[in-house]
Amino acid sequence: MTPTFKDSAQELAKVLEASLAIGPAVEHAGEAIVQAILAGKKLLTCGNGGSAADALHLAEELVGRYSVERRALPALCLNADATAITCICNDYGYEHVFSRGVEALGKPGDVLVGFTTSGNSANVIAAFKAAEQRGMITILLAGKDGGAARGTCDHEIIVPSGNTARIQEVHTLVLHQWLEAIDITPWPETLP
Ligand SMILES: O=C(CO)[C@@H](O)[C@H](O)[C@H](O)[C@H](O)COP(=O)(O)O
Ligand SMILES: [Zn+2]
Repeated sequence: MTPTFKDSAQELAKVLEASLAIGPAVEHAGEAIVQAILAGKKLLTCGNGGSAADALHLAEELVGRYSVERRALPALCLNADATAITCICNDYGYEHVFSRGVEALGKPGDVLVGFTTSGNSANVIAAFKAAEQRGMITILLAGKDGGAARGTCDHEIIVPSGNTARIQEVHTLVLHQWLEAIDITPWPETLP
């Protein structure tokens, strides 16, 4: 039977309650993002499907804004460019779609945030591997049991739910929480 809005909202409330346990991991990863950008590094993001939208959302609110006036911050979403995506998939295969972008743009100390609710998207895992090889900081946003990506990143935030939609909804809360920390940071006029 199709769940009602109330069913879904109540399920989300339960997942949010259980997600209080991942609060320290969320804050720790947010601090790593702030410190990396203060040090002149940038953020790369990626994901598939709804998680591609989350990856766009996070990068957009760094380059654009979240809730207060502050300087523009360096972030790029690897699933944003249809021309690069179609070229890489056509010529190398979908598994390489994000790792190729990491190879092109990633520098030591940059941060890669990968969204994969299952933790099993091969292209996100390949991007983490490429990022690790470049000395980047890796942050996994997952759910379920963390999948194959579990244990492979510097920071991992695994939402305690088996429901893809609820996991994505909590991922949105996580990225907004990072933006709260980013917005209160006293950013210098010039970054290194
Ligand atoms: O948005 C949704 C479901 O809410 C879907 O588009 C979902 O993101 C896609 O099936 C993705 O391919 C799932 O990938 P992942 O989260 O397991 O990495
Ligand atoms: Zn969706």
